[in-house]
Amino acid sequence: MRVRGLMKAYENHQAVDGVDLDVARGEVFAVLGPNGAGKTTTVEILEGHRVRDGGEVHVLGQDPGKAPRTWRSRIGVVLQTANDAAELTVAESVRHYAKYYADPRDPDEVVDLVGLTDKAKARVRTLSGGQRRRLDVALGIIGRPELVFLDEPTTGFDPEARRQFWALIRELADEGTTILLTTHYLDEAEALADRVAVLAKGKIVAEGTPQTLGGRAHADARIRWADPNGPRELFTSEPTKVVAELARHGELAGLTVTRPSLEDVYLELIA
Ligand SMILES: Nc1ncnc2c1ncn2[C@@H]1O[C@H](COP(=O)(O)OP(=O)(O)OP(=O)(O)O)[C@@H](O)[C@H]1O
Repeated sequence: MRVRGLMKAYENHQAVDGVDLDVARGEVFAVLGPNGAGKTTTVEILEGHRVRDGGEVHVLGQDPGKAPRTWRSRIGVVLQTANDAAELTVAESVRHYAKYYADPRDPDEVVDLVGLTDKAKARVRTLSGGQRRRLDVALGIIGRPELVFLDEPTTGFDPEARRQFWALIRELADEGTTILLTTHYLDEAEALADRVAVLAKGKIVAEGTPQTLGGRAHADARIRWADPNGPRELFTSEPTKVVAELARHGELAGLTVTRPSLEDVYLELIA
């Protein structure tokens, strides 16, 4: 995927303001950003669901604005819950979507992969929010797409469901599927993404691996401990040396050594 100078305005609001992105085949790429940053707008342009005002976009070698149907069948789009098939069962709706593709996955396997085997015979309208979202993912991957777009995929999931969903994304990535996801969850980006970009007010303000974003890897470490006078804290680029020095005086109560979390870095970037 290659994006250069992407622009999109709504009335007089510049929602996407010169975005550049490169995502390699097989990569898991996360776009982070606060509400209204332009994530959904960007993703929908890349999917070919929204018309851009300017810039160059290539997705699987095509301009999404002009791409033929064959291109669309190579892409998995996980839409924000559609309510079209509420009376079908889970298994029926997955089988139904499979018919649209030349070489679909096995519907039963997909139901299993998204953890809905217990609900295979349940009607779609009876699913919980998180279960419905898993069905959306099942429908997005049934066609064996090369590239999957996931817009805030785990919003509304309980913690266990999120972990299961992450395992599913890793499986897809291991099979070589390219994945572009948007998320508000920093731990999700950290757990899944090879690279992340932070979008704020329509612009990319930082890009890198979760480990290095915003200079995180080189940031000073924070050392905290407690002495008889109360809690102590210092910042240093040489924590090993400092801790060794402090330890000469004996055990340090409540010792922790931390680097800025992805969340710390992110909050600073979007401030
Ligand atoms: N169809 C539309 N008409 C007018 N304004 C829109 C439309 N869609 C989005 N916007 C505006 O464009 C900006 C970017 O919206 P977008 O949905 O792309 O943000 P987002 O980063 O996905 O936000 P969120 O995290 O809340 O989903 C927002 O200010 C939003 O109000």
